[in-house]
Amino acid sequence: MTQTATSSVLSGTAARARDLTKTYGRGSTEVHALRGVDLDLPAGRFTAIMGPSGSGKSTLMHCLAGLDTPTGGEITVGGQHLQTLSDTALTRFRRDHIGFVFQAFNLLPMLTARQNIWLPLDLARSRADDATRRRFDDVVDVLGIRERLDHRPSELSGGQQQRVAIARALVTTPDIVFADEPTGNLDSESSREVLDFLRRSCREFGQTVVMVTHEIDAASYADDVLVLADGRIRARLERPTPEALVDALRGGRA
Ligand SMILES: Nc1ncnc2c1ncn2[C@@H]1O[C@H](COP(=O)(O)OP(=O)(O)OP(=O)(O)O)[C@@H](O)[C@H]1O
Repeated sequence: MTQTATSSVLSGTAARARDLTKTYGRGSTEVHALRGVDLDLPAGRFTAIMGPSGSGKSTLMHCLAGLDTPTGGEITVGGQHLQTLSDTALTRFRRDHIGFVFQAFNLLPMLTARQNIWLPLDLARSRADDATRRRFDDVVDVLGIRERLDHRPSELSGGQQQRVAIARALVTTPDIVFADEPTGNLDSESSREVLDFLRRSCREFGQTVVMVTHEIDAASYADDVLVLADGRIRARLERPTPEALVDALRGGRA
């Protein structure tokens, strides 16, 4: 399998946040969703973000992905400071450097699996050069969807649809892939498959993946787990046991 050496892999850090704050509303309706988050997401690793409802997981992911603007602090993705980009430049940056996998798959129903996977390349008007075709083939083979490429999403199982969505996120060799509850709509067997593919995409492509999840089983596939509480990082755990995760989620570890 081809090991893709992106600039981010060489530099060691795919995304970085410094003193990140996000406040919604004003005065009596003010909500401090993020209260000074510092983090470095190492390139080529699978990181899970966990924490109670309302702890700031989605806000953190949306800020890191350039989908939401922080109130304060700094975010760097693939060496680029996001705050220095205009709206148009940020849109282009997201398209070229960031991949997304959502709970609801978000595939276009009229397009085949193949067309859905090619879509970001078509949007970027990338030439279908040899490297791109090789990447497409590698991603399709790792995800085991070659037999399903000419089917539309409605003709695929939930797990297969999510594998197509992951292939679409990986095909542009993004600096980082953000997955928001990617197994939320899947049965347990499809969930295991999807999590295994996310993990393999880190190992086999040197891809960086960040996943928000509520599920301890899902987080156990990750290399690193960040636990958020009340807008702050409460714990960072490397390949935690389920018991250590439960403990950290209960607030047992600082
Ligand atoms: N657009 C918004 N306007 C006002 N408050 C918001 C907005 N988005 C999020 N919040 C608040 O910010 C805090 C953090 O929300 P966030 O969605 O990031 O948490 P979460 O950990 O992802 O929660 P969940 O697990 O329930 O999805 C919550 O108190 C939430 O109510």
